[in-house]
Amino acid sequence: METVVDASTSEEANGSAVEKKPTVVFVLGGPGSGKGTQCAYIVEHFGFSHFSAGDLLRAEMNSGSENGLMIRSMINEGKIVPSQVTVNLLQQAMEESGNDKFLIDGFPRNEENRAAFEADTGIEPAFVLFFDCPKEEMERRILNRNQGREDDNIETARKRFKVFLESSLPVVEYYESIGKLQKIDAARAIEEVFESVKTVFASINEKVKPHGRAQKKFTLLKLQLKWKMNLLRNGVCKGY
Ligand SMILES: Nc1ncnc2c1ncn2[C@@H]1O[C@H](COP(=O)(O)OP(=O)(O)O)[C@@H](O)[C@H]1O
Ligand SMILES: Nc1ccn([C@H]2C[C@H](O)[C@@H](COP(=O)(O)OP(=O)(O)O)O2)c(=O)n1
Ligand SMILES: [Mg+2]
Repeated sequence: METVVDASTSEEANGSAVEKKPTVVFVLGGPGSGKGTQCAYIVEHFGFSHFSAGDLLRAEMNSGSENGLMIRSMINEGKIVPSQVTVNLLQQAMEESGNDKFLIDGFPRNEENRAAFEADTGIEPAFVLFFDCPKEEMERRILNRNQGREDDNIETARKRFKVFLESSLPVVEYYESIGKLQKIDAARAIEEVFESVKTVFASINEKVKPHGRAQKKFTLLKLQLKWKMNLLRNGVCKGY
């Protein structure tokens, strides 16, 4: 199985490992763009734990908790639930998972979501996948989804699109502006979309691979050799 290695691993001078933050990838895209579908494939291939903010909110809504009614009415209006509720659910799920690589799907959906997650967890995403899909295609997919979701009707779907444009796209643009966005054309067949997703994960894996101890030693040896060659060339090598 391929794995994505966390860039935040660091080692102190004496070689002992220090704090290692989990690797988080946010998965964004309009309603029906295929986030959940692609996440299932990513989990299979890259060993991440997948948490859909929408799924966690629906479970909370059906659990009889005190927030249940509020969550239901917000979801049915296509609105975004207050961040504290969603961030708490995500944090709890991450802690209970025992994993350190997370795909967080459908989050952050607005700037408040983004800032609350960062403030509460101290985690910034390694990168952000964005599934780009035309509105008409998303609408078709939502209306054919058949998962019994109360919000998968044309009236709520249109409200969700509006919220996506007004509140979620600015977050997508923010990640683009800081060079963390990986945009995927989601208007293709599922397998084709996943081919692009795989390429992103494979190239990121290379880029973020940390220098392990063996690699560090090799780099040091290469540097020493280069230094000695330079000294030899300049005729001042003392041979030590
Ligand atoms: N590339 C695709 N082409 C056609 N249908 C798709 C594609 N990706 C997902 N679907 C279907 O569209 C619906 C919405 O997909 P889903 O993954 O639930 O999207 P999201 O989580 O972004 O709302 C589902 O019924 C899914 O099977
Ligand atoms: N970060 C989030 C994610 C979802 N929600 C609410 C509002 C969304 O319309 C619903 C459904 O989200 P979900 O991600 O499951 O929907 P899609 O998979 O994009 O169709 O949940 C939220 O309030 N905050
Ligand atoms: Mg989904």
